[in-house]
Amino acid sequence: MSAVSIKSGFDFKDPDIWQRGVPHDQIADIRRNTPVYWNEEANGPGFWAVLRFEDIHEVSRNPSVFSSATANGGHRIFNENEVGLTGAGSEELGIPFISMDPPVHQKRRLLLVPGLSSARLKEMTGRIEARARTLIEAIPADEPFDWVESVSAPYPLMTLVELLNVAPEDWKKLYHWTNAFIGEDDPEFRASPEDMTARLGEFGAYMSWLYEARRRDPGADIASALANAETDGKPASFQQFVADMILVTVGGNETVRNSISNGLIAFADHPDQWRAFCENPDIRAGAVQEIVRYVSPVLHMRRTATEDTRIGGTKIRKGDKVVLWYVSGNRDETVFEAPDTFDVRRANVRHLGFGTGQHVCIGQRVAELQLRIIFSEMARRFSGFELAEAPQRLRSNFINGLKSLMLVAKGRT
Ligand code: HEM
Repeated sequence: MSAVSIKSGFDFKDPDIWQRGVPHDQIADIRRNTPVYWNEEANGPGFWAVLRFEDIHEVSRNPSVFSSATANGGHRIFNENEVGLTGAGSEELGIPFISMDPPVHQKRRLLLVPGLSSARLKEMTGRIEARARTLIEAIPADEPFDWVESVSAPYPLMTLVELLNVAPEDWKKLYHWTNAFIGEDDPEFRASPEDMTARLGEFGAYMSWLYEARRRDPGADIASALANAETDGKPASFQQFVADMILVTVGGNETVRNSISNGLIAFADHPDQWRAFCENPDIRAGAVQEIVRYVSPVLHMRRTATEDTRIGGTKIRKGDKVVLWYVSGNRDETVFEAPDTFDVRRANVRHLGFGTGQHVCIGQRVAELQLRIIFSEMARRFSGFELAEAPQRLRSNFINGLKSLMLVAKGRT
């Protein structure tokens, strides 16, 4: 292995690092010195941490050399073919399309397109606005309040239940299940193997009901599209349905939730940027891109090399694990001017927060819509934010997450 040794000793996989808060300075230092960095693993073969914007882009657009397939390890930092899709070990799930390569990947991905089309989003916009307004109106001004519980968590899940056409109150169930699915390193979200088995069982029972219901009586929603699809002439199996539903329910809420929470911290830290956002409705679409760039709600995705190759100047061997750290690429100073500056007026922010290439986020438009609406609702009521307590951060190397965010929102006088 032409490995570069861990001179700094930094371990990208260590969830404690991320729980303390993203160490941007340290990452920038490593990116400048070893942009493709060999990361030893205590219980694994090690992986290449890809840190530069352009390298992440190149790897992502080349799925035949850099595979997402479960058979090669999948899209998570752990090996899905050894410990399962959620790392729980014992699950019997199918393979979600995020862990597939072309051509099957594209076929399953396309199933979601009608349910997330611009016509569909246009039709939903008024209801998303109404929900945003109700949630923001319920926040008391000028006193500490937990924004994760009251806004960041329910809001995207309420959109998701509409996209799935299930009962509005079911968002709470999805919240607990998806937290367990992404929370393998956080003792609060993944309390024990038994607890995880119970969560998977509850999710499985709910999905069994949904699968049967949508096969009997299909609609225009995403769950119907996944339950009734055929791939190569064969109907989707229940296992396939469950795996894709895990992907959609995790992808559709953990990400938007943490863009809102971390975006609020960015605005609390930069009152001038909040003023600019409030005073200039025409910059808000761009500001949303800047929030996702600055925050990087998904810290990384993984690929596996299918042949000997190179990334930049670094030799990569067939079978090597390659981890794309969006959180680093989004602060690459060779692409972004003053990358550590939060600037809601930044022009044409072409960032990696939604990934890029073959698997680029299919929920990007609905995510952007929701973020623009919720921050615009906040702008109507609040003149600024102050942190009331240190935020409680998720212990995860995957999601840049907050479990609680006590903020004081200053009411407009
Ligand atoms: C700010 C919000 C969001 C962020 C930061 C985000 C981030 C990402 C990233 C980085 C990927 C790329 C995966 C890869 O290359 O391996 C991805 C894929 C995906 N996202 Fe999102 N996402 C967001 C919102 C959403 C929403 C709202 C949905 C669904 C309603 C969604 C569903 C998906 C799905 C299904 C994929 C897999 C695409 C594929 O494999 O072809 N995401 N997302």
